[in-house]
Amino acid sequence: MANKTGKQSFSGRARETAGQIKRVSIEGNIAVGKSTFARLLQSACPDWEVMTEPVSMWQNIQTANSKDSQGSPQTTVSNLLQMMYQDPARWSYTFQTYSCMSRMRTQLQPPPAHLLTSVGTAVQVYERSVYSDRYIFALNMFELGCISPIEWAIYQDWHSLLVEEFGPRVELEGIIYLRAPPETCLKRLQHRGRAEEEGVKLDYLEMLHVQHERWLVEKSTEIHFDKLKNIPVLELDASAEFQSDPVVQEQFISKVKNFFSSL
Ligand SMILES: Nc1ncnc2c1ncn2[C@@H]1O[C@H](COP(=O)(O)OP(=O)(O)OP(=O)(O)O)[C@@H](O)[C@H]1O
Ligand SMILES: Nc1nc(=O)c2ncn([C@H]3C[C@H](O)[C@@H](CO)O3)c2[nH]1
Repeated sequence: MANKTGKQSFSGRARETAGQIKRVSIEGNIAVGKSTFARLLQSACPDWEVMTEPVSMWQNIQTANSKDSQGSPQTTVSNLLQMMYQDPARWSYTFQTYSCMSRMRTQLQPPPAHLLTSVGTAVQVYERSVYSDRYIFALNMFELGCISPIEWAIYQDWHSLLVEEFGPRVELEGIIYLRAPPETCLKRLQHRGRAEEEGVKLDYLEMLHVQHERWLVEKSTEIHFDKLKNIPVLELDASAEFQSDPVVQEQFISKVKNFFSSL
């Protein structure tokens, strides 16, 4: 599993532009098990390449803000994820600009060389996407009042511009929705114990759950990109023990294989 840049041969580029490499995102609530599921997919098939969510980038932003007594620049490391959780009204818009930019970068990376020559269904799998950035998190922060109406208007304006300009390069062919009750996600979140998430409460996970349901199940979220409106969604019951139960793992992999073949 990697976040890496691959070199392309001419035939690789041809294969990519011919749409033979499918692109799918894994979506779901915080701590539902996306990274765990992504590792499972990565180990299940060499034709699938998983790109992880760039959380460590959000936790380690280098800023050069002053000079020491010798005149050398002093760098500080800022944790934007922590800042966003501690003061969402101040930092949510900044967070969404950076999270969306980093997701855009991930989705724009060319496929690794080995996918270009694979004989099976080659798939690039992303942990979340530029679409959940907007239709789950940024929208939720706007509805919570942590992103102001003007920030929301600006976010949507540049988001639409970038997605339209990059066009097919950031499109997806499918979405896997890992679905579990918010209570299950809270238990997993607490068990994982990521320091920045200490203050996350059930009501926040409930709101994010509702956003996922509106977008991926009820389809009542207003979507601004034609291809995304009709995108196939594979829903998996993530309350099942897929982390360690080989039977559940096999069932999941089989459903995913069928889904990928259908795209
Ligand atoms: N099916 C499962 N059953 C029980 N525990 C699980 C399951 N899947 C994941 N976990 C545990 O739940 C915690 C969160 O899992 P993971 O980090 O994969 O979630 P995530 O969806 O990637 O989180 P985030 O939204 O923060 O990116 C971890 O401690 C993991 O071991
Ligand atoms: N506000 C906000 N906007 C996003 O686009 C976003 N994407 C992920 N996250 C939070 C969830 C996990 O704590 C942690 C890792 O997924 O980061 C986000 N938070």
